[in-house]
Amino acid sequence: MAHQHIAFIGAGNMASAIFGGLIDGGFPADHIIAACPDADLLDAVAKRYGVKTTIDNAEAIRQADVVVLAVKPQIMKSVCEPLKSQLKDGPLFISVAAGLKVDTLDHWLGGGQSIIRCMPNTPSLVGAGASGLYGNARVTDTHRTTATELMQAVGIVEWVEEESLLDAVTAVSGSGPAYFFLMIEALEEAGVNRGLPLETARRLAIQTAYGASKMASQSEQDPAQLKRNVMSPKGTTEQAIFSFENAGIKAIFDDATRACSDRASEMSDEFGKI
Ligand SMILES: NC(=O)C1=CN([C@@H]2O[C@H](COP(=O)(O)OP(=O)(O)OC[C@H]3O[C@@H](n4cnc5c(N)ncnc54)[C@H](O)[C@@H]3O)[C@@H](O)[C@H]2O)C=CC1
Ligand SMILES: O=C(O)[C@@H]1CCC=N1
Repeated sequence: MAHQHIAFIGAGNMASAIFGGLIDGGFPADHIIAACPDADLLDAVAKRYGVKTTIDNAEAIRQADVVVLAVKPQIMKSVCEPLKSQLKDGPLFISVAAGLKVDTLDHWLGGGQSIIRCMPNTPSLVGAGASGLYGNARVTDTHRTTATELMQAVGIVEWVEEESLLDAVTAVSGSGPAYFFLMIEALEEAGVNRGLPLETARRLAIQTAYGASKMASQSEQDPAQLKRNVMSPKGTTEQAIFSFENAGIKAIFDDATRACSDRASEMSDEFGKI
């Protein structure tokens, strides 16, 4: 994959999380070009990551084998339509935009394009991303391998066989880092309420989230059992878990993820008009 040239259209949070993670993993920075209209942002990413940059999207895709579309869904149409006259050898497109369907993107790009939708997340920046992928009918096994290798360079990859499932992926892992940051924030505030200095509470909360995640990823036991292992009978943890359960923690997650995936599907109607 290191011989491929990758153009990122958009150089914001998600694009820089992916190309930053790729470069940290050894991908050659001079095979990456990032494009956006914000010259200051481009200067900053060129300095920090060593990637090539341009304010001209068409120039960015000229030599690209893979084009990652990483702009906000609301401007995707205005970004894609001017590119269609520039498309010669048909690069592989990978869109990370929430909600926007492959058929819509293909229409905006003039039709007949190989398009993979990817729902990544920002921990890609530290090589701990989680991405869901779905490809249109023109996507070949070689394209699937390229996209898998690209996103595996920054985390784990799960392909889904139905496009609608990407909304569920968005609800679990695309938006998911924010839920865990919220939990860390809440736990550190609770620690302060129990008398700990803020910095101490923050370090303990962050390390506990990291440790629990690492254990869950390495253990043969499922998360429910790992939870039970911490809950000594008549001990301290069960008091906390009972309190969470009485407050309806699972229903809260169910409602929140439903609201998230409903919004992804709404965005498809709102920003995906052909
Ligand atoms: N932030 C996140 O956690 C995740 C975001 N996404 C998706 O990634 C996409 C980008 O989101 P963020 O990176 O968070 O947004 P952002 O606002 O950080 O980045 C957007 C980028 O697009 C650039 N841009 C604006 N107009 C442009 C144009 N005409 N041509 C080229 N570039 C242009 C901006 O200068 C900026 O570099 C969205 O579609 C979002 O749905 C997907 C998964 C997670
Ligand atoms: O909030 C959003 O719309 C984007 C998509 C998934 C994560 N962030």
